[in-house]
Amino acid sequence: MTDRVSIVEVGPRDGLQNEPYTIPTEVKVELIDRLSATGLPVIEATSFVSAPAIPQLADAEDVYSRIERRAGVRYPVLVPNLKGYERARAVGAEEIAVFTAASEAFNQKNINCSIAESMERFKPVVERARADGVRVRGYVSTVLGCPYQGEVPVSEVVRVAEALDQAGCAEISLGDTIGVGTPAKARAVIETVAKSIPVERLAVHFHDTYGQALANIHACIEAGIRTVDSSVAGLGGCPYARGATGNVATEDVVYMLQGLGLDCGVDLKALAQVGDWIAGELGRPRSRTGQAILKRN
Ligand SMILES: CC(C)(COP(=O)([O-])OP(=O)([O-])OC[C@H]1O[C@@H](n2cnc3c(N)ncnc32)[C@H](O)[C@@H]1OP(=O)([O-])[O-])[C@@H](O)C(=O)NCCC(=O)NCCSC(=O)C[C@@](C)(O)CC(=O)[O-]
Repeated sequence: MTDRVSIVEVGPRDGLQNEPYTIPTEVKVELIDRLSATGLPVIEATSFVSAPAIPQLADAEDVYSRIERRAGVRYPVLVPNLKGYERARAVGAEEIAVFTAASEAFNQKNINCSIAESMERFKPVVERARADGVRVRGYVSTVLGCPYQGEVPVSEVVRVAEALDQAGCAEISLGDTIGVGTPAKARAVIETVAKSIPVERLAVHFHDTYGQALANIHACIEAGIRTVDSSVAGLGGCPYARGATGNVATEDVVYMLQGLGLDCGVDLKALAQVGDWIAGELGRPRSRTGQAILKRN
């Protein structure tokens, strides 16, 4: 098992999509450019979804066209359907993510269709992407609980993850959308899904509603996970998951990984400065690690 962990920075997309006031495009572009200078290998830049559904990311074309593409950094974007795929490709996106959930109720609210319908919608998107040489990640939301239906059976998580895998997704990110998971459950889900999809192709995506995200990530790393989603300054919250707080903060994840001797290639001090800046811009709290690093320095 490799000693390297890949962080997928989702701050500019998941972190911003639910902010209540319209963030200027130049702030979004500056956020991505500052993040790419910290050593982060993957930065999810924006979403090509419907503007009434997610008004905050209605400037996706503008953001994507204006970012500085740093060599060695990947900039995936979220795409819900063929229309989103075409919009993303028109501005040069080379990597996409499709998204569905392990809970029917959440999927209906989020993308206005059933899980089965979402799979039908994604099939042509993934086919086109593969033909175009575009890498596709698949997200499964609500793997540890749903804001509408509560418990989500692990068998459903496996079924949806396998469907995304069979459709041709290169990587599957398992999301605790409302941050209700605890370490033993998180690890059990990974171990169960990993029976049919190699753990090297799985990622974890934790929100920190109950303060469990780092512990969950640690448990999943012990189960072999080496790709972790996180958001600078812990930005985030899902528009369709009331009360869910932000994603786990990237600064906290990097600090923990360094303590575990796992390399992620990120300059923590530089990242803390980005976190401090964007938290100030949005009037949001700093991450714990970010504050500590900046005080120490
Ligand atoms: C999926 C749809 C489009 C279905 O929305 P719909 O209303 O069912 O779709 P539709 O095909 O009937 O289209 C309705 C209108 O939207 C337009 N439209 C349709 N598609 C697009 C597009 N791509 N870009 C721009 N416009 C679009 C379409 O052209 C039409 O416009 P009209 O004819 O009425 O003027 C909508 O519900 C949607 O965009 N939802 C986005 C939801 C979202 O982004 N949620 C947050 C991301 S998921 C998440 O955060 C979880 C995750 C990934 O982080 C992991 C975790 O934490 O668990």
